[in-house]
Amino acid sequence: MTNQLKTYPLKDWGLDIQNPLIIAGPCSVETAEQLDKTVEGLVKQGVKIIRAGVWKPRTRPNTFEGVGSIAFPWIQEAKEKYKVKFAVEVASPAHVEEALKNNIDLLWIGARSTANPFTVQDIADSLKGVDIPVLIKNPINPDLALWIGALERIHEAGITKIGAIHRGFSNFNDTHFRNSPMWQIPIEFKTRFPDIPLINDPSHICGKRALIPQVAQMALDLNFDGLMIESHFHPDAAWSDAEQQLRPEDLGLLLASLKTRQVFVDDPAFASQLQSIREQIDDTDREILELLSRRMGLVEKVGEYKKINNVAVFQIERWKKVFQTRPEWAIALNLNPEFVKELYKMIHTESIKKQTEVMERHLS
Ligand SMILES: O=C(O)C(=O)C[C@]1(C(=O)O)C=C[C@@H](O)C=C1
Repeated sequence: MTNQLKTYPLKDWGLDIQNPLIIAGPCSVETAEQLDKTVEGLVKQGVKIIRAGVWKPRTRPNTFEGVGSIAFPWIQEAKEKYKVKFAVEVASPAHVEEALKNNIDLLWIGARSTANPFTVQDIADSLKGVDIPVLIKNPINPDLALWIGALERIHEAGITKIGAIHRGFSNFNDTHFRNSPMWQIPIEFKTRFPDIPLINDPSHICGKRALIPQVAQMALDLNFDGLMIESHFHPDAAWSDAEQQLRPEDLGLLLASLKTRQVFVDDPAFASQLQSIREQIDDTDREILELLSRRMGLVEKVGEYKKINNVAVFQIERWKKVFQTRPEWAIALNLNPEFVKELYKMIHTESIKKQTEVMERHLS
């Protein structure tokens, strides 16, 4: 057992787990034939754990919400015929009970459920005394604390084989991805819980087949422990998520094309090169901070003048100019202008804070 949540690493989950862990299967189980054909195809590609949606939380009513419990005999048949394990999403104690009764090997909690602590607690209570791996998807909203809270609730119920699934976050404006990956959130998760397996779900992030390879590779580059990918033997005819499911053959090609990265290599030449570059990064960071400190000193000076002359802290025209020119300068310096915009939003917020302090100084 490792880390502050006392969970088992993937290799001790008692399953035949590949590295990276691959879980693939249909968004929803539809028919016995669809499940059989899909699992047959996936097994040929080396997949050992099948994901299968039995109950589907849909945003709008009167859409397909999963076939429900009639899927279990088909799942059982596929388990026996192809010697695979099955993972199913649960959203209520009734789902947990049904899944356990039907020999499901792994459970996962979906993004909408993770967002609701009452639901997570109900599921956790129903898992007391049970020894089954549970994977917890990030909540639909970008709230790391809520994600961690869900893990803690499941952990407090006595579950020790816990993993997290990064499936991206709901958004209003992102037209590229179905769910924005917001990589900084899983990175922060991994930093805080390095021993909890973290799996990426490129299907729900991308929403479109064509984007999946790029996101899956990014996840492996960031040292994720595995991938959960939707696959259907005939995606265009799928009853749900048709655009993001891959044919088993295409999943096989994708898996073959992905490059897995090592955490580190024990090579003295690499280690010394890395150390030398890291020292240069340290020096550069020190310079960046010295420059930032110089800028803040100037901002404070402006604040003093504003105070003497009774001028407002927030200067919209000047700020517009700063906000327009810095990304332009950034392009010339081969920097991403979007990154520089975000950086300057933070710098400006800090400037305003500093000058407000100057204004309020000696007032009391
Ligand atoms: O130019 C000013 O008036 C400043 O106080 C500097 C500064 C900045 O950080 O660049 C800070 C606050 C203003 O809203 C605009 C610009």
